[in-house]
Amino acid sequence: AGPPPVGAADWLVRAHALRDELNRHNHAYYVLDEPSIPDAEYDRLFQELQALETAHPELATPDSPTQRVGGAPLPQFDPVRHDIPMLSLGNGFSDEDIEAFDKRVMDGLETLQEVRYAAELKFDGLAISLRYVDGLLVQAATRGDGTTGENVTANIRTVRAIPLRLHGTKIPTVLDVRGEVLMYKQDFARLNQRQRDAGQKEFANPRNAAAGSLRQLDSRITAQRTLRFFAYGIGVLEGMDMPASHSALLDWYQELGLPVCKERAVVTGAAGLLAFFRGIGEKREQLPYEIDGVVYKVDRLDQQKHLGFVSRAPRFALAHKFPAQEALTQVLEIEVQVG
Ligand SMILES: CC(C)(C)c1nc(N2CCN(c3ncccn3)CC2)c2cc(C(N)=O)c(N)nc2n1
Repeated sequence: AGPPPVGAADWLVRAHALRDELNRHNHAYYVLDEPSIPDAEYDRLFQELQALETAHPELATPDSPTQRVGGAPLPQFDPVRHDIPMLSLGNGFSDEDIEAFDKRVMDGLETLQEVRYAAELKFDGLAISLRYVDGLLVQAATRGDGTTGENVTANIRTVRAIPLRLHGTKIPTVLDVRGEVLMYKQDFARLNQRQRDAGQKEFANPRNAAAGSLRQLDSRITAQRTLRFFAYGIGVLEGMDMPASHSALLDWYQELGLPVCKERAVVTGAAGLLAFFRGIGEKREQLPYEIDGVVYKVDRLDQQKHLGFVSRAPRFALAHKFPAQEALTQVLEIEVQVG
């Protein structure tokens, strides 16, 4: 969004400046976790912009922070076909599973050299795809069955961590960002407290709370749930070359203003994978969100392509799951569902 036209009315200039400043503070708070102004000051600027947009409705551009409060409820969610399917992930549990994965990858690449992997967290949320056209968020869809999902654009606009417009100079014409929408443990506890106070049903876990909040037809309710987002994959990319590796893709995503989790590393061989897994296992309880494992991806994109997919799961990626902790609650949940 370039500067307003020369000689534009001063309320146009003011609205433009407010929009950029509020989006910058929003990015600092929800993407960088470094609040840049006190909430009261943010609210004052927000209200000034809302007043300007009420007086001049054409100012309410799609990337205005005022679009994040949600709008009238939708009758239903429309289906959205993913131009590039959102795949599934194979699972590994034991060290042997991980060693077998690394061996399969080396055999598939016909190499004796250690393979470089991008290792990252496996967030326990729900997968979505964000479509940005010329840097503007135009559509968001759930993963669904991998080929067809639900259009949740109105709800996703209320997620402060998801930029309504991409930053910087290297903006593609079309970009599908794949990532996970999740709820932090603290926000989950606060939500259930509000549910209890309002005599409403509590959510079983942060994943259900995130899914329930995203499946709300009334986006004003979604706007009151603090959802987060971490980018981890890509679908369609037009107007630019694909980065050469997964780690370079995530670096580029950070430049665009997309939230990328800092708990990631590039490691080599099965030993590197297992060391990453153990390191994360030690800090898992302290993380502000729930994870159910880590995800390993062959880092180089040419090697990913060479390996391809088995049915719908990529040969180049594997989820390494932690042993199930709450076996008891899982049994209870099943009984409740059956009963
Ligand atoms: C791009 C690939 C396919 C390699 C990929 N696919 C993922 N998933 C597929 C299966 N998914 C799924 N979801 C519901 C039902 C079946 N499969 C859920 C997303 C990933 C999920 C996470 C995460 N959770 O944090 C992640 N860091 N990286 C992923 N990377």
